Amino acid sequence: MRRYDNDSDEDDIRARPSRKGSRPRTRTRPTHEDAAEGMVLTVDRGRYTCLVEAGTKREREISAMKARELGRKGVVVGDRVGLVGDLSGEPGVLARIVRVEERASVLRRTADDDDPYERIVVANADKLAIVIALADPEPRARLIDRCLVAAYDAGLVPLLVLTKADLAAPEPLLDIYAPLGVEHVVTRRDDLAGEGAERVREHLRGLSTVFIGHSGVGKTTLVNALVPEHQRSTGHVNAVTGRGRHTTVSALALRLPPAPGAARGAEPGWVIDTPGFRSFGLSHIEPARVVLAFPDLVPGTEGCPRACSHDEPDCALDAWVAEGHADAARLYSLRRLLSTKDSREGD
Ligand SMILES: Nc1nc2c(ncn2[C@@H]2O[C@H](COP(=O)(O)OP(=O)(O)OP(=O)(O)O)[C@@H](O)[C@H]2O)c(=O)[nH]1
Ligand SMILES: [Zn+2]
Repeated sequence: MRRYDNDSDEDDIRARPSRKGSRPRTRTRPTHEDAAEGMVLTVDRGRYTCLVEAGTKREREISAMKARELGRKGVVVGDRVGLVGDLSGEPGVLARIVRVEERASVLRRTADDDDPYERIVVANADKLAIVIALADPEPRARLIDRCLVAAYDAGLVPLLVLTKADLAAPEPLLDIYAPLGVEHVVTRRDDLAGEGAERVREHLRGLSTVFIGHSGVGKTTLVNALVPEHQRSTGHVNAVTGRGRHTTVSALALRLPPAPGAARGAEPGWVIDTPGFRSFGLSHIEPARVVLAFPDLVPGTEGCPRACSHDEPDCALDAWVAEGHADAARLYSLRRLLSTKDSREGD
């Protein structure tokens, strides 16, 4: 399985952060105040495709490289960047990225649980769409749990997209996730050509959503239905790289078509496809961040020992639940999620 391939530069890799260092860092620079704003749509071997003047008549994609002054700082899909140089987007022309704006969120993955390195995969996403087939391949709850933990840790809202509803019913799976209150949508291929796609888009409007899913779950079928071909990148960037878009293994941001009846200029939302990126190593996950997705349990952690794993004898959450402040099923779900950190992928 191709789990290590990723188009990130070396400098997207950094050592596991200390507790303090794990929050998004400010990357604003005072220089280049005249730089144009752009958003990184995809990365291909050091060439960044950026959208500039978004939402205007002059909106266009341009190709850029990282300015030397950025040093080893990583630039990833979803980053808001400052661009200087030739911004025409003409074939053969390269602009320069001189600045990376502070990130509202970062989705990281480690290559594996015991790999000390992590990479930022996507910046500034709002949501994580976890694409799961109801059958063929069979859904695996541990895998879903891993993705949920990664979403909660990154501060992204998880969305379960359950595909292939023509093959199996969603209820048994949904029952497992009911205590978590996870947003979900059920799809089937035949329906995606019609109203099905719009039902999924309703969960994505105005947001930036990262799609992940294992091979064969129907992610490509889904993304193609959500983003019609004419919404996709045009070919001029490839004139610079000399390579087709399909060779890219970096994440790729695709804009949704406008919502029916939407106001002009309203942001329709972004689908961020992640080829070759199937699951998460969880070595960088912090229980304290995951608990934030359980606001009903957060006050109960006040009596916890420092750096509580929330799954140890001194954890104050048992008493909190026993006193009736929260539902035991919620604590059970939290602990199930946190325990995926210690399990191997695919359990
Ligand atoms: N029965 C059924 N089959 C589906 C559905 N959606 C997709 N498929 C089929 O499942 C297979 C895998 O779909 P893809 O869209 O290629 O899946 P993927 O997740 O992109 O897989 P990779 O291309 O390996 O990454 C294809 O044969 C699809 O036609 C569905 O709703 N029902
Ligand atoms: Zn605790």
